[in-house]
Amino acid sequence: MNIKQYIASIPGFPKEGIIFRDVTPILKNPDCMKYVTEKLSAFAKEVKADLIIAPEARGFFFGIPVALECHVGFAPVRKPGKLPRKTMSQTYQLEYGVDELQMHIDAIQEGMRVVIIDDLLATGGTVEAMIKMVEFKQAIVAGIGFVIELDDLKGKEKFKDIPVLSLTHFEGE
Ligand SMILES: O=P(O)(O)OC[C@H]1O[C@H](OP(=O)(O)OP(=O)(O)O)[C@H](O)[C@@H]1O
Ligand SMILES: Nc1ncnc2[nH]cnc12
Repeated sequence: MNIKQYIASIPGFPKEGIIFRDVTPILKNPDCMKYVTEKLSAFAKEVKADLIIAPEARGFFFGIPVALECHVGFAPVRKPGKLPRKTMSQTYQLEYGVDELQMHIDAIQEGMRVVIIDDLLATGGTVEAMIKMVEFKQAIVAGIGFVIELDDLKGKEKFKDIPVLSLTHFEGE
């Protein structure tokens, strides 16, 4: 399956100079969604995941079906102030300024093999923050799976020693 035909490219969104890669056409097509879920799940099974984590909002689209398919748990990674119980936090660099992600402190147990799933890898800042939270809990990032990787931004260089699967690649932002 050529999943690129199910990714819409929108120049100038959300600002000038960005080509936004929109995965909502994948969600609309059950065959493509099944294909993406199976590919990412096969990878997560291969690296022996026992927990899937994904960041809001677009990471949830793919992280939850992958966790179901692998028959392992799922834990959400959220923007600050959204999770009701005790959390851990990690700040990360944006193009301009910083942002923060949070997880419930008890979402990850020591020694777990955690797989991170997200729709898209750009600079890698989001994933880097998630890696820090996994490692804070003395768990292992067993692998990282993306639907899309933006090659020119070289985000993958931020996590050289971890197995990465990207189902499709784009050049240019
Ligand atoms: O590799 P990075 O440079 O960190 O960028 C990638 C992240 O950016 C997007 O999420 P965004 O923060 O826009 O949130 P959203 O999913 O709620 O739209 C995307 O879904 C990734 O999570
Ligand atoms: N070009 C892009 N398209 C969609 N989401 C993004 N997140 C960061 N860069 C993006």
